[in-house]
Parts: sequence; C-alpha cells; structure tokens
Amino acid sequence: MPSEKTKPRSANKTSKATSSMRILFADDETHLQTLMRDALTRRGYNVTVCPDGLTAVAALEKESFDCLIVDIDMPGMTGIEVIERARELRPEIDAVVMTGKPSQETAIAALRSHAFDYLTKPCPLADIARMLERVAAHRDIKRQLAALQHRLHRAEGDSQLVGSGNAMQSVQKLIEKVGPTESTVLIRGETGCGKELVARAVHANSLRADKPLVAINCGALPENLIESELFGHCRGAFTGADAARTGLLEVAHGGTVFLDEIGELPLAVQAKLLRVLETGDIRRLGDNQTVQVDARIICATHRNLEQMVEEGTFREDLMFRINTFELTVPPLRQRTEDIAVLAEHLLRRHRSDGVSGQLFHPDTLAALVAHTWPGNVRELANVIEHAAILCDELPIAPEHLPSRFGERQLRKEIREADPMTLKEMEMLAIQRSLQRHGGDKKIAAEELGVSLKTLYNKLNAAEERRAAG
Ligand SMILES: Nc1ncnc2c1ncn2[C@@H]1O[C@H](COP(=O)(O)OP(=O)(O)OP(=O)(O)O)[C@@H](O)[C@H]1O
Repeated sequence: MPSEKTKPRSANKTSKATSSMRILFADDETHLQTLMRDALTRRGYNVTVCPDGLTAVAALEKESFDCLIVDIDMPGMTGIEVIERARELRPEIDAVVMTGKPSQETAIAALRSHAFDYLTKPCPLADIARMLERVAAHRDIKRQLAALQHRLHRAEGDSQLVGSGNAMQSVQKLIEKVGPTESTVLIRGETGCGKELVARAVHANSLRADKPLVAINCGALPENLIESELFGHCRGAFTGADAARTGLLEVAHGGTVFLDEIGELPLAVQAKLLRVLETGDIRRLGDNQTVQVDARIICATHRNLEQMVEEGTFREDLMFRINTFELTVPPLRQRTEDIAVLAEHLLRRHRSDGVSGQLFHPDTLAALVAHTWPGNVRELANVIEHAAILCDELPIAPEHLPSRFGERQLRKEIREADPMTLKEMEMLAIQRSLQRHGGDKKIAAEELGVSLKTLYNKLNAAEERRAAG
C-alpha cells in the first residue's frame, strides 16, 4: 500500500509553531494508521501515513518532513533501519520510536540511532501532542541557529584565505603544518592584515575542526568585564551578576579559543590566564570549584610583546607560554601581488554581477597596487565596499574609489618624497587627481577645488615650464 497523505483540517488545538509541521508516520497496524492520521490532522499537522518501512523510505526520498514516527517491528525493514536511512536522506529530521514491545535492546538501538524520543504503545494522544510540541520547539531552535550562522557568515565574510603570492604561500604551509598539532600558536601582524582569518584556518586544519572556535577580542572589553567573559561567574559574584554565566574558555571546551589582541589583556588577567593555560583548570568568579577545560589556544597581536615585557606591561612567562609556534602575517604592502585577487574576492562579497567580464578597470587596479595600505586588507575591504556601492555597472573605475583614498596616498607621497617646491607639490596633486579620474579634467577640477579654467591654466603653465627646460 502506498503512503497516504492528508492535509490539516483545523489548527485549533495546536499552536502556530506546530501547525505547519510535516509528520511521517510508519506502522503496520491499520487501526493505528487511521487513528494517527485522523487525530494529528485534526490538530493541524500535515500527516503522511505509511504501512511499512520501505514505503516510509520512499516517502523520505521524495519529500522532507519535520518528524518521523516509526514502529520498530515492521515487515521488510525495522523502524531503526528506517531512522538510519532517514539520517542519510534528511539529516534534519527528528525521529521518534513508538513500540508495542519496549525492551532495553530497542531503547539502546533507538538511542544509538539518535532518536529524539522513545514512546511505548498504547500511547495517550496527549503524550504524542506534547512530544510534537517539543519537536516543534527543537525545529525552531535549529532554524534560529541556521539564521544566526547565516548572519555570522555574512558579517565575517567567508573564511577563505586568499592570496597565492610567495608570502601567503609560506603562511599557508605553516598553517598546514601547525594546524593538526595541539601547539599554542601566536599570530603576529599589523592590524587588519588577516590574523583572525589565519587563526580560523589553523583551527580548520586541526583535529578540532568540527568543534567550536571561540574568538575573544581582549582589547574590546573593559577590564572589569574581561575576567567574567573569559572565566565566567556565579550568580551574585559581583554587583549586577544576576545570573550565572559560563566563561568563553569553558564554552570552547573540546575546540579552540582565539585570543585576539592578547597584548591588551590587563596584567591581573594575564596571571589568571597563565594559570588556566598551565593547569587547564578554570574557576568561575565567585566559585570555589574548578572545572577542567580542554581548549587549544591561538593568540594574536599587533603589539611588540618583547618590548611590552621589557616595559613590564606583559608577563614574560605568559609570552613564553603562548609563543610556542609563531606565525607572522605580512602587511599587504609587502604582498602587492595578492591585491588584484583579494580585490576581486572582496568585491564578490557585495556584487554577483560581472561574472565573466572585467571587474576592475586597469587604472583602478594600478591605483590599488600603488597604495601603501596602512589598514591592510581591512582597509582594502572598506575601499572595495565603497566602490561596489558607487559603481552601477562593472568594471570598477578609479572614480568609484573613495576620494580620501587618493588624498591619503598623496599625503604619504609628499611626506616621503625628496624636498619639493610648492609648484611641484601642486602638480603632484593635479596628476594624482587626473589619474584617479581617468584623465577627466572636469571631475579633477571639482575635487581640487578650482575652476576648470584654472586647472587648464596650471596644466599649460606646467607644460611651458617643462618645454623651457
Ligand atoms: N588573505 C585574506 N583573504 C581574504 N580576506 C582577507 C584576507 N586577509 C584579511 N581578509 C579580510 O580582511 C578583514 C580583516 O581581517 P582580520 O580581521 O582577519 O584581520 P586582523 O589582522 O585579525 O585584524 P585586527 O588586527 O584588527 O584584529 C576581514 O574582513 C577578512 O575577511
């Protein structure tokens, strides 16, 4: 007999959360098929009823369900086998065993197949309804988690480390070497150069990759909060601690902790952290008990820790504890060969058009490569975001870059140049503005704050000076 599907008749007796739930019920007892179909349909569920395991698997192959309720003893295929097949076909499904012959063996088999619940027949309808409420709540949590993961992914961008130049290749090789070890890693590099991304890559290359990576920015929290954030606290541990809180080091149990900006950690917290790193024991604020935590530590800093040790602002013993393996991410200006591919990668965060065409005008790329990027890849990401907003149709032209971008570059050129006259400085500003705007004198004049006529006069005068030698 094929599976039978019914649409909900009324959702009166069930909450809004459960009403749209799709249930697959498989049992060879015909009176139970009728009972479940009628009772659950009346309660507003979408019910599909199957007389055996094979039909249930066929239904699972065709469509998705929120909940699978199966009898254990069925002809052709046992309920546990159906659940195992459902795990492969629909990993998100919550499977419930309903058996008339409860036993330790079937209960253990249900547990091992990660069944959501185990009910025994005859099972009152009220119990089934309560179980379905819990399935609905579980489904909502899974959806919220998926939405949060999606938002996180959007906020963080993807974790792909882009760059195939020699410098990034060396970093990549070190990541692959140190990743699978349990060593503590210290990542050094200027701000915005990709230290967090490198930390994520180390974690992804580790045996803990399927466990959480908990990132903590030690510089972003005030001194009085960082301790409770790292180690957690008991209720009433300090004024305002209305509820107990698990520290992030504990949350990362089994996985990795990324301590970003470790150089910003106050000295008192440094001492506590060192104890945790040495013993693996965490004591929540206000607690007498300790908890054993197994977390791999990755740290990052843009500060000179050796100098901080000399100045007495960073503990030497902590530095030796965290720098077992060091990885330095070079600043962007030292890997200009990666700029074009990084720019394309970052543009893809905002634009999906121009798939086959050119994404950047050659003058834009030239301007990006010429820049010295004090804010590294983060600055590049911001410049690209700005350009992606301004540009209606790809490729990105120089005029889509932020105007301040060229100014900063000009200021730097002037700072670093040999002494020059005011006239030469003026010409440098004019040339850079024209370069930025693809030779468009009208836009350049506006940017420089002079009339078009004045710009022509200045260019002609410069030409005459050059001709005169
Ligand atoms: N090699 C790379 N490939 C792709 N994206 C990168 C790369 N390096 C950095 N980014 C991007 O640049 C931005 C800054 O990177 P990240 O936060 O890792 O830098 P950071 O060195 O940790 O910064 P800070 O010193 O401020 O903590 C992020 O959006 C990141 O995705």
